[in-house]
Amino acid sequence: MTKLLITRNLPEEVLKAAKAVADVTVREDQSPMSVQEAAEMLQAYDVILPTLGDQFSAAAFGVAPNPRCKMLANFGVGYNHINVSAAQKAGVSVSNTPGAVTDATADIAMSLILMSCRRLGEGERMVRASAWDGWHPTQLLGMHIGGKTLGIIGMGRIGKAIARRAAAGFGMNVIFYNRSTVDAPEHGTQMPEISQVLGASDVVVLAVPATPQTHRLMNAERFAQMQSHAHLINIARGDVVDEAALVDALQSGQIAGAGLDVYEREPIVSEALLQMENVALLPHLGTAALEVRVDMGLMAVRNVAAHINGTALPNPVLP
Ligand SMILES: NC(=O)C1=CN([C@@H]2O[C@H](COP(=O)(O)OP(=O)(O)OC[C@H]3O[C@@H](n4cnc5c(N)ncnc54)[C@H](O)[C@@H]3O)[C@@H](O)[C@H]2O)C=CC1
Ligand SMILES: O=C(O)C(=O)CO
Repeated sequence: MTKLLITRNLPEEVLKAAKAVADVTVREDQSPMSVQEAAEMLQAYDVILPTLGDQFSAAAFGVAPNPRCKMLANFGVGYNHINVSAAQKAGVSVSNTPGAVTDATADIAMSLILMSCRRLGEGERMVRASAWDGWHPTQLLGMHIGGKTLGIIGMGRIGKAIARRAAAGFGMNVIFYNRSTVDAPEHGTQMPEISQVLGASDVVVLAVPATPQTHRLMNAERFAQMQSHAHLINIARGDVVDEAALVDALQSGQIAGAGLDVYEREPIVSEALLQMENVALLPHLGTAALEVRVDMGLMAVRNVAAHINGTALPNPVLP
């Protein structure tokens, strides 16, 4: 029977489905796999079901150039922790879980928009500190999002789901920047330059994948293009933002606030961000709902089953 390693514990329903198709080992450690461990596991298992942070880098495939493992069925849509070209060269196919994550992640983007613009974290901290002296008309005044301009960087599945919520649900005007032309978008107007989106938006949301092209896409120069009352929201990946430049932009008042679900060095969050009242910080909660994690897991298992049966992968990732 195919030996399958699942690198982090998953909901029971997913483990049951996996055990129906393979001989399953669940790794007990909750931390991401190092390059060394990834290389060792590539030699020990036929299929691996990894997740974010597991270091299937070029170096891991360098240590294991002709691995026993022939498939990585990633749990998650983002696969920036896997070097897909190196995997392909080593004869390892890769799949991911697009779609299963979309709505939940867009919901967290909207939550962060509201948390940042309406100062929800500050308010909650005030109540918990027993520092609230009662309602008054000028207390904790934030920015109303209705009628404001939302700029989305990366108009893919999640970007479109955010646009739908923001436009249809909250009455925001949506503009966006995307690498390729988006034909007939349901909501929003595509701008040819990212600077046009940054300059015109009251709120900017990052929804691009982490790639060499998007690495530190938000740098000091780009923060300088944003309006001083604007907020930056990142639900993509931490390395899409130069975190030091973000701290500078917040401290100097170049932008008004930020809402972050992802960080450059997860789970480490910079001390400067932790100290700032105008930053909403979530621990990578984008898909953290039981139904969503079950859908993601079952999708990954369907890819494993297809690999075992020798049929086309439903969700292949290509270099
Ligand atoms: N916070 C969380 O828990 C989650 C984060 N994510 C992140 O969100 C990312 C996006 O997911 P999806 O929307 O499903 O992906 P997608 O592939 O549907 O959308 C990405 C969009 O970004 C565009 N894009 C790519 N490179 C670009 C560039 N250099 N400049 C401008 N646009 C560019 C693509 O054309 C595409 O339209 C994932 O790769 C993942 O890293 C995904 C799920 C949960
Ligand atoms: O699917 C992804 O890429 C994630 O970040 C999981 O939350």
